[in-house]
Amino acid sequence: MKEIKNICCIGAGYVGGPTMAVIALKNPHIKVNIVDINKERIDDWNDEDLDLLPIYEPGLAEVVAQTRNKNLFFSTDVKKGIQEADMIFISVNTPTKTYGKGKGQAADLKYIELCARQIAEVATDDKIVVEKSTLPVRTAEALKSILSSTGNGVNFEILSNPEFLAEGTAIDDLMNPDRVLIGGDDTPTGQEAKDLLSGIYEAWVPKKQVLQTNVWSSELSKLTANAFLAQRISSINAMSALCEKTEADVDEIARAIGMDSRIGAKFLKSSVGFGGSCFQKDVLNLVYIAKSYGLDEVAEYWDQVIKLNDYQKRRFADNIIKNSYNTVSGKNIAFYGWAFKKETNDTRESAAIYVADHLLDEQANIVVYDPKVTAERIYADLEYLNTHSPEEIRERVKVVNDPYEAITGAHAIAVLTEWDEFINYDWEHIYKLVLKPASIFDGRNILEVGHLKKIGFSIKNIGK
Ligand SMILES: NC(=O)c1ccc[n+]([C@@H]2O[C@H](COP(=O)([O-])OP(=O)(O)OC[C@H]3O[C@@H](n4cnc5c(N)ncnc54)[C@H](O)[C@@H]3O)[C@@H](O)[C@H]2O)c1
Ligand SMILES: O=c1ccn([C@@H]2O[C@H](COP(=O)(O)OP(=O)(O)O[C@H]3O[C@H](CO)[C@@H](O)[C@H](O)[C@H]3O)[C@@H](O)[C@H]2O)c(=O)[nH]1
Repeated sequence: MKEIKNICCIGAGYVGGPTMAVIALKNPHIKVNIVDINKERIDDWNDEDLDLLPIYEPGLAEVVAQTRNKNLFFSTDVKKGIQEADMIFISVNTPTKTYGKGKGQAADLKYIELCARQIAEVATDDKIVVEKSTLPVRTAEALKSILSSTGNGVNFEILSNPEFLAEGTAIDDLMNPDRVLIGGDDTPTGQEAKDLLSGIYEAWVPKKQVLQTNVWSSELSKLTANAFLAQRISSINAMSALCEKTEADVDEIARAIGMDSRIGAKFLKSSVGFGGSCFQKDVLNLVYIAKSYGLDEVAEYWDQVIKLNDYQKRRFADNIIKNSYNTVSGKNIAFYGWAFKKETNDTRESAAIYVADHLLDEQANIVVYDPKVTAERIYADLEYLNTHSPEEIRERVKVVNDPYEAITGAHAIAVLTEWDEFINYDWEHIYKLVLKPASIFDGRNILEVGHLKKIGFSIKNIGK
């Protein structure tokens, strides 16, 4: 069996960066080149100041410090990266299509196709091409067709190796994965490619956790995993609405059902709604795929997961309005948190964006504090929706770097992200700075209700 000495990863994003950094750390004999067309991102990855890496992930800077410019390199030279590599990971973005057929549902595969074309154009010797991006089932077929049409005698073996890391815990998830999934052909060369990739992971992952399947199962397992995870959140969020009508407590319900080992305790935290770059995109993609095979009932089933999530975000904003004497016009609503979850600076599809948009429709003023998200990012997120003019957004939305400044003169405080620091703020001091009656809307159920009520706050939770 040939040995893998050089890996190229196309795409230096939230997946490519951390994943390759860990592969490089655990395989010091392999040279890992991460390439990207985004020069600014590559410059940031190469920045001497590790605080300026383009992605914030606990533990990431330490891994990069140990590997960068030893056996891990970041570059914009995509061609060279491809040429030198024995194995090429494609880890580019696969967002929801915003145009044409499948708009709003299907995954946009133009970046994947571009990568395949570039590999086909540049490669002069046999390569193993690994799908790391999350892709619709049967994408490997399209990749194969592009790669094998070069006629230059180069053989490409295509593997699917979806990534299951969650942001905020990426390094821990990569170091201790529940499983690594590798899909490929059952031909002798397919098996050899699967074993070579398994070998890279087995440098630190126990062999029994490295699972090999056929390529279609691997591609579809990734969409299935995200659909099941998103469905759990929508299920508990559906119950949260019912709890609010019946005096049942959604956290108590989660604890009660989570102790049933068939259900399990994880991923049952009711919230303002799930965000992130993956759940919505991947469930919508699943809906589109099911529809395209004529499986309308299957498509409708999964579509409800998204509909319920939209309902939950809207319900949270509506609750703020309803409990503010039915109007937030001209009122100051302080947002604690903008990221889609704690321990990340990623805001893609964050519930905060949609809650803010709904409150802007009602002419609220919003003051945002998030420990990791920049003002630039927050304005860009709102402008991307195209529902309010950039001028109106800048007039109505203020972003501050101090949590106490955010709430000074606020009519209400809304917790949108579960950052730990929010719990330990000086809430007695905050009480003095906000307008009365002092209202908190905790979209993450993290604050200590008893303590806050004693201070004088009125607090509205999810599902209580
Ligand atoms: N973010 C996550 O937590 C996560 C987890 C598991 C899987 N995924 C999947 O992994 C894939 C990548 O996600 P991400 O969050 O890392 O995306 P990202 O947007 O952070 O990074 C993708 C990078 O690919 C680069 N790129 C695009 N086309 C290119 C090309 N032709 N040549 C070179 N570079 C190119 C972009 O410039 C960008 O820097 C997606 O399919 C996503 O669904 C993401
Ligand atoms: O009980 C829960 C768990 C999560 N969330 C929310 O759900 C969203 C997604 O959270 P999480 O799954 O932890 O983060 P992601 O980084 O989006 O990771 C998901 O998406 C990735 C991209 O595909 C997959 O690799 C991961 O396995 C999958 O967990 C966030 O807004 C969370 O706040 C809840 O509301 N309640």
